[in-house]
Amino acid sequence: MPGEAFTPEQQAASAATLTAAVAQEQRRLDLVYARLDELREAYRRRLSAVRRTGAVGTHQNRSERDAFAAHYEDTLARLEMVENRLVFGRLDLRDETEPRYVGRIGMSDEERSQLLVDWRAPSAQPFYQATAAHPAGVVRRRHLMTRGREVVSVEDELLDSDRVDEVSDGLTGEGALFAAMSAAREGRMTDIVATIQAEQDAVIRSPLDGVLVVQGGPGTGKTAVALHRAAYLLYAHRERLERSGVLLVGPSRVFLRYIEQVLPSLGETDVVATTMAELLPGTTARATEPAEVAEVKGRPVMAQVLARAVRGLQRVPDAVQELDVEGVTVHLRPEDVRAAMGRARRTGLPHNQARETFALAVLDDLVREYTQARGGERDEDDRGWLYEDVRTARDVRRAVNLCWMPTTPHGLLEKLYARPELLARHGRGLSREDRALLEREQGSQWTVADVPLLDELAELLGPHEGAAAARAEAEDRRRRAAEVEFAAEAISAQDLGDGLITPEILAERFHSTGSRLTTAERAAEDRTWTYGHVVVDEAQELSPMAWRALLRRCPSRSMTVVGDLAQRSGHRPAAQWADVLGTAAGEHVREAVLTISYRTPAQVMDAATRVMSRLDAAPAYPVNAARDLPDALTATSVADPAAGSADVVARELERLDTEAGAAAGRLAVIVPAEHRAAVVTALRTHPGTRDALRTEREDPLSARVAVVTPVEAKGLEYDVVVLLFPDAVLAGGTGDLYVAMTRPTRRLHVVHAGDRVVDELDAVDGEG
Ligand SMILES: Nc1ncnc2c1ncn2[C@@H]1O[C@H](COP(=O)(O)OP(=O)(O)OP(=O)(O)O)[C@@H](O)[C@H]1O
Repeated sequence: MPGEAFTPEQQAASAATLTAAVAQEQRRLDLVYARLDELREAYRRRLSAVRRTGAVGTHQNRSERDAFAAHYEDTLARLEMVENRLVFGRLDLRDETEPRYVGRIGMSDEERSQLLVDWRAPSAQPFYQATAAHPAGVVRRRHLMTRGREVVSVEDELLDSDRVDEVSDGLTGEGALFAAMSAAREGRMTDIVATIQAEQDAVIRSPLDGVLVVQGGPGTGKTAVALHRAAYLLYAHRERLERSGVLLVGPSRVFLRYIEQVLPSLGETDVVATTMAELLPGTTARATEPAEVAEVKGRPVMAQVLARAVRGLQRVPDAVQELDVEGVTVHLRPEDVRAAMGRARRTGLPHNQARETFALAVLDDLVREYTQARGGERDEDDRGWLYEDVRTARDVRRAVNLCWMPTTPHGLLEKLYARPELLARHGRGLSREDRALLEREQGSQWTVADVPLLDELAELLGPHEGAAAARAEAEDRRRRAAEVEFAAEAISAQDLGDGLITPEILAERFHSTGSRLTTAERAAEDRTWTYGHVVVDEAQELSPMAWRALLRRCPSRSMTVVGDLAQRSGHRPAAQWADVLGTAAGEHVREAVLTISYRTPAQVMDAATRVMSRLDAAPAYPVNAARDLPDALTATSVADPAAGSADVVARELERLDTEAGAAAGRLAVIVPAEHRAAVVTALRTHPGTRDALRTEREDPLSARVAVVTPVEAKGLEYDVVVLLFPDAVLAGGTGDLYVAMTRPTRRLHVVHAGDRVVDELDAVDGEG
């Protein structure tokens, strides 16, 4: 251990010391909460004062007022959200007389002396990083355990250099950490701010730039670390990130709901959370498809196929075409079309936008011929009329469209899938079998793997309205620059220099008056928005095409990418991250590894690792479990696991009642999709399980018992997991089995009918 934690015996012996320490910390807590209440009250007053000014004054006055109201509302919301475990740490430092308190946010009293240091501030770092070997000036680190506004206990570590020999580096704040790890799960992730471990802290505070890949086995805190890192980066680079926004990409909507409370509890609400299925505003990808189809769609070669398909919309006619304009025949010549095409392509604009250049060039030629036929032009007005005659002629419009067809990403991709001859024409690099896999009827629902392809096409095609939209955008940019200038004046006029708001942020607020949109909301609605930072969870699942779509949203390549190669779904083994990252790979990538699982008990973790090794899929990055729990792994053999699972689940629920308290904790039945319905029926009819299952349909996170597939279980965790049909799970790939086995915090119970995987488990036999 890095410091000296009180053992239970020592604690009993020094009960008086502990009581005194608790009382002392309670006084500090009272002070901090009193200040919190004061600040809340002050912001409430400011807010109502601003609101009282009513809808009077000029437009600018009103939008200014709304902007201040928005700022006060946000600050107030932040102050409301930090109520729980506001203070959790104290550092006594060799060179400072006053102790330093660490908490969720920074706070000063009225005289501006510091009451609480934000956990993200550099001066809080020793709380997470100091060890006996490297104490960083810390004499004592204290963890405060609180309930509501009450100090329940304290836990001290003495980082005294004289005792370095007695201790080794390892976990910090063990009491608090073990309490957090052993707590019954409530179906929602909580923050770990009070117990972040040193290897996690190093990742959280790693610099903003470049792609940081965080490899970590199951339960090593990758998701937790990714979220705390987002909060840290927003704190350390607020200026840059508040305007550009942070994008968080998770594996599913359920997962995003599972983690949704973490960032607000850290005082951050402006992160855009999405899934690959929802990445493209206005498109919802709901359909599922076989893994081999998704695999083809994800290949890098698809980028070339799509580029060729777009180019295929630009066609030179084989022969001269005769077009009728008001009874006059004009001629569209292949060489003129070719020249106009060259000019349009040289603009470098996307297809739909470059069409304007193409059309103008073609029209020029046609108008010239038409003018001659009509005996020349008399004046400027006349020229205008002649031009309009040509431009609006039906024949001309149709011919221009046939040469350079404007289209939408959805329209083009649908056509490619539905018309085999089109795919064959553009599909170099895809085999006949690959192309057959892509075939499907027009009007089918979109799948997740379609999204990056639609996004790629959106990039190649550009908006359908053409140059008008681009012009409006440029105009918008100019207006915003003027607003920033005005906001800077407003800030100095109102003495708002508390560092929480910048002219840019205020200007954004002015701008969005009426429907007040935050950066996050606007970013989420805009496909072309580029984020200041992108966080990707379960990153091992993304295809090369998906990486292209994400990089487009983050050209600065400032990304945090967390995942586990061993948990990769399907039959796509990847030995290293460079194989997974696609276009995101490169020199700017740096890798960090997390090595300790805070979720899965040792016995289960070891069994999962053993099974993987015997299947020739040994995890490249081994994991040590932080906890060793007795009886964490059981296997029960039954004739029909679907029907037999209900008895096992009922028994496990009873046991959980005694361990965690009546109806506390969560249990998941993890089952391959093909057996799901049978299992749900069995659980619905069993008296010991049906109540716990009741809410499962509406909300798998809130139900005490959830029935999920291995893929749905990804990223989630439960107190107890009942795993059914392990051999069938394995058929989906070793990654799925590894994921399924490593979800529990307390116990894994495998129910099977003599499955081979069980031979490798070394599990205690349950009564069948
Ligand atoms: N330092 C910590 N203190 C307390 N709890 C922690 C700590 N680190 C991680 N945990 C807990 O461990 C569990 C697993 O964390 P998390 O889900 O982030 O892991 P993961 O690496 O993303 O797992 P997986 O890859 O299996 O989905 C969570 O309950 C999390 O709160």
